[in-house]
Amino acid sequence: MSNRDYLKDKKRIIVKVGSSTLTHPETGHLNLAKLDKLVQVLSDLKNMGKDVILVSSGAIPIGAKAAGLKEKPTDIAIKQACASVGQATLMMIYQKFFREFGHTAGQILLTKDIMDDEIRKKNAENTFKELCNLDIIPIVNENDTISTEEIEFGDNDTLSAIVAKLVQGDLLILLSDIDGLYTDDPRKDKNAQFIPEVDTIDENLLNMAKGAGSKVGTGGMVTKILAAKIATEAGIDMIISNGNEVKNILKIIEGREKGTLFKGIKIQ
Ligand SMILES: Nc1ncnc2c1ncn2[C@@H]1O[C@H](COP(=O)(O)OP(=O)(O)O)[C@@H](O)[C@H]1O
Ligand SMILES: N[C@@H](CCC(=O)OP(=O)(O)O)C(=O)O
Repeated sequence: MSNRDYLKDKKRIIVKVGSSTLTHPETGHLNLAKLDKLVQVLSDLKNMGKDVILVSSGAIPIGAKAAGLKEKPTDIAIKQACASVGQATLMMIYQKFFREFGHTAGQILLTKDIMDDEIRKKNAENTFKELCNLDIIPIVNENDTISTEEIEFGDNDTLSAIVAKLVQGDLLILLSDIDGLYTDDPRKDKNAQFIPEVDTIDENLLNMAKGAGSKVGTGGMVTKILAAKIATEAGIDMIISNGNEVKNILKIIEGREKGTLFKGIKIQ
C-alpha cells in the first residue's frame, strides 16, 4: 500500500494542461495524438464516476500557427488576436474528440478577478455546478480578450487553482513538460534533485522555482508554486506531473507515486 492510496477516493478532479504539453516542441503545431490520449483518459475518469474539469492553455500558440505567424508573438494585441482564433480551434477539436469517447465538453472563459465579485463568482459557480450535474466536461481558459494578465505572466496555473477552489475540487493535477518540481530547473542545472512531496511552501521552495524552460511555455515553475499555495491553503491536494505521459493521470488516481504532491492544508 502506498501513502498516496487515499488519492483513489478523490471525486472532483481538475486537470490543467500547458501549451508545452499540447504542442510539438520542434514546430509549435498542435500535438493531436497527445490531445486524443488526454481526452481518452479524461473520458475514462468520467466513466469511473469522477467529476472532471479541464483547464487548457494553448490558444495563443495554436492561433499563431493558424494565422500563419512564423514566430511566437510578443505584442499583447497580436497575442489576443491569436488567442481568439486558437481558442475556437481548440474547442472544436476538444468537442470532436470528447464526442468520439461518448462525452460532451462545454467552454468556460474566466478572468481571475472572479473571486472578488460575489455576483460573478456565484454565476460561475452555478455554471460549473450545472455542467457537472449534466455530466459535461467544462474546459476552462482565461478570457484573453478582456484580461491580459495571463498572457503577460503565463498564468493558467493559478487560474486552475482558483477554479479548483471555486468548484470545491478534491485534487488539482498540473500537467507540464517535466516530471514535477526539482530543487532547480533541470534544463539548466544537471545536479537538480527531484522533490516527490511538499508539505510547506516557504521562501526556500519559491527560490527553487524558475521561469519557463521551453519556447512555448510561459509561467514555468514560479506560477505552479503560486497555484500550489492557493490550492493547498483551500485544503486541496495538487500534483505536478509529466503530460508527455498522459496515462500518469490514471496512475495518480490509482495512488501511484507520480509527480510532485503538494498536500492540502487540513482545515480544522
Ligand atoms: N525548480 C524547477 N523544477 C522543474 N522545472 C523547472 C524548475 N524551474 C523552472 N522549471 C522549468 O519550468 C518548465 C515548465 O513550465 P512551462 O514551460 O511554463 O510549462 P507549461 O506550459 O506546462 O506550463 C520546465 O520545463 C522547466 O524548464
Ligand atoms: N490563455 C493562454 C494561456 C497562457 C498560459 O498560461 O500558458 P501555459 O504557461 O502554457 O499554461 C493561452 O491559451 O494560450
